[in-house]
Amino acid sequence: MNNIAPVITIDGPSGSGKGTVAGILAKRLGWNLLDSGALYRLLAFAAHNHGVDLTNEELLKKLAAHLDVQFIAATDGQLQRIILEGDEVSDVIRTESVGSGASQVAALPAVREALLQRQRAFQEAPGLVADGRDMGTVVFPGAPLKIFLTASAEERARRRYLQLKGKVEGVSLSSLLDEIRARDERDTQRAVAPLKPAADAIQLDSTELSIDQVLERIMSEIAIRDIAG
Ligand SMILES: Nc1ncnc2c1ncn2[C@@H]1O[C@H](COP(=O)(O)OP(=O)(O)OP(=O)(O)O)[C@@H](O)[C@H]1O
Ligand SMILES: Nc1ccn([C@H]2C[C@H](O)[C@@H](COP(=O)(O)O)O2)c(=O)n1
Repeated sequence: MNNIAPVITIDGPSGSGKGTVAGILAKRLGWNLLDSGALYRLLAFAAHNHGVDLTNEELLKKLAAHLDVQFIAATDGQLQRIILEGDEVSDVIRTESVGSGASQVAALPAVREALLQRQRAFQEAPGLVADGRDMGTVVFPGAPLKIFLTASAEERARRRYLQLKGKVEGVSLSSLLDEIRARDERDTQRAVAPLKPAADAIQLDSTELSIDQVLERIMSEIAIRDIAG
């Protein structure tokens, strides 16, 4: 691990666009990418497969410590691939039910502790773009650029609806809005590493901004700080 490698953290609530923006930014800069939410999703998914209850902190801690996972970096023609215990799970971990399970296991202190070093190990040269809920507050508190990306719950539900419509049967805007609100409540109210902006984070409301406009704002912050060579 190279602790000198700079980190850009992008935190925010579900559907604010963190993953999209982090992926494009990492590719543009030629940096590594950490999708920390995927780790919590993988744990919830593995727990389900192994019959581990999502409230069993002791067993979840062990499962988290031994999670057999590989992230295969995106290439020009292919998105990032995630392999869990030998099987590709890139798509199946993206459902709202796995997201809800991820949000439950993420509230357990022993689970967060067990996943901490695994996340920090992504900090390698030439740099890292890390997206999640506590990247700027807990995992990489020394990051030279921290973004807290938000959007109204209605706009986030609308984006998710457009994303899932035609792919997932029976998806409705009102149930997505309810799920987003429930996840926001759990992620912001938990006792350990709750979703909140770091004191030195730049807050960006993307409700009225396109993906390109968000990227433009972040690129200008990178240029001001001269952190990407
Ligand atoms: N500024 C934007 N304007 C319009 N659509 C956007 C914008 N940002 C993201 N989107 C779209 O919104 C959807 C959700 O984005 P994304 O998955 O990046 O959110 P997220 O914050 O990573 O969510 P989660 O935390 O649940 O993984 C995607 O379909 C994405 O293309
Ligand atoms: N750094 C993180 C990342 C994610 N979580 C939890 C909370 C989320 O609801 C859930 C799924 O994340 P997503 O893939 O939707 O970004 O995982 C967290 O607590 N800390």
